[in-house]
Amino acid sequence: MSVTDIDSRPTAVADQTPLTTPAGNTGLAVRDLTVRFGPFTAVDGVDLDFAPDTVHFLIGPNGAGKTTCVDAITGLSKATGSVRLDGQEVLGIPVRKLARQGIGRTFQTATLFENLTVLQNLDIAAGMHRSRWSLLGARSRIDPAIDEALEDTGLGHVIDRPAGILSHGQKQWVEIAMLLVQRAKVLLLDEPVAGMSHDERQATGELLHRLKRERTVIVVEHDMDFMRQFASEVTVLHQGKVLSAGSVDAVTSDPRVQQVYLGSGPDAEAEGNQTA
Ligand SMILES: Nc1ncnc2c1ncn2[C@@H]1O[C@H](COP(=O)(O)OP(=O)(O)OP(=O)(O)O)[C@@H](O)[C@H]1O
Repeated sequence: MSVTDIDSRPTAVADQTPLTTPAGNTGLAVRDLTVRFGPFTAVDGVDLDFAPDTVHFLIGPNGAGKTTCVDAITGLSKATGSVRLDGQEVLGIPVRKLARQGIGRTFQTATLFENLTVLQNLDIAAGMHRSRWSLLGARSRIDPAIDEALEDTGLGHVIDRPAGILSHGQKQWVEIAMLLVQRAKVLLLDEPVAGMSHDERQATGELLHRLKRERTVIVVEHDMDFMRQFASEVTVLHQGKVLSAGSVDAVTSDPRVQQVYLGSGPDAEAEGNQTA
């Protein structure tokens, strides 16, 4: 599948009832983000605007700097520049504090406690927002935030199952549910549908569109079909820089994007079709 192939595909995302959403989200503004690994500049002066109420896809060939951008925004890679959440600078603040500010992410490989049940995993995520005293106290009922997240992600029927026996798709949904439990305003999802079945991908795309109401949803993805069907905005990274940004149609018809994915230049020869 190439970028041009996906142009002909239908964009059909049924709007559904909005989920409960955190208030006061005006989005994430990234300016001059730069990440260096020794002499190598992996992310080179990147500006990105992630608005609420969008599912924003970050695409690009292998090594373009997508994951490094997300790592920098979420405090896992040292970076310079600026990342503002609702106008407040958050670049460089510790990862745990960042989660409390409302920025949450998932990884390409699920990071669940596989021996614990879904409910226990969500309870641990919810604990991030509880005081030490309340964590020590016995709780007789499920945290309402967990109830909401289970309902949103449709995982209510597997709460007592160990996370390790869930399908790949269900594990990704538990990861997303953990972010919801933490009241994340910005969700950064790294290749959420890799390895999913067709039905799981559809369900995930529809979930992202339900979540986007007043949240900012950012998806790093290689799956162009999925991007075409579910992206509201797209940014293409290439060699650590923004190559193109805009709607799916604008980006997929951009000759520079075509060249990187398909074209005749030396870069394209090396990198073309990697997102197929
Ligand atoms: N810790 C590191 N040390 C040195 N170089 C790194 C490190 N992490 C990433 N890189 C390099 O930075 C560049 C960007 O990598 P990154 O993983 O962000 O790309 P990507 O667009 O996410 O690629 P992919 O789609 O293959 O995951 C690559 O050249 C990679 O080799």
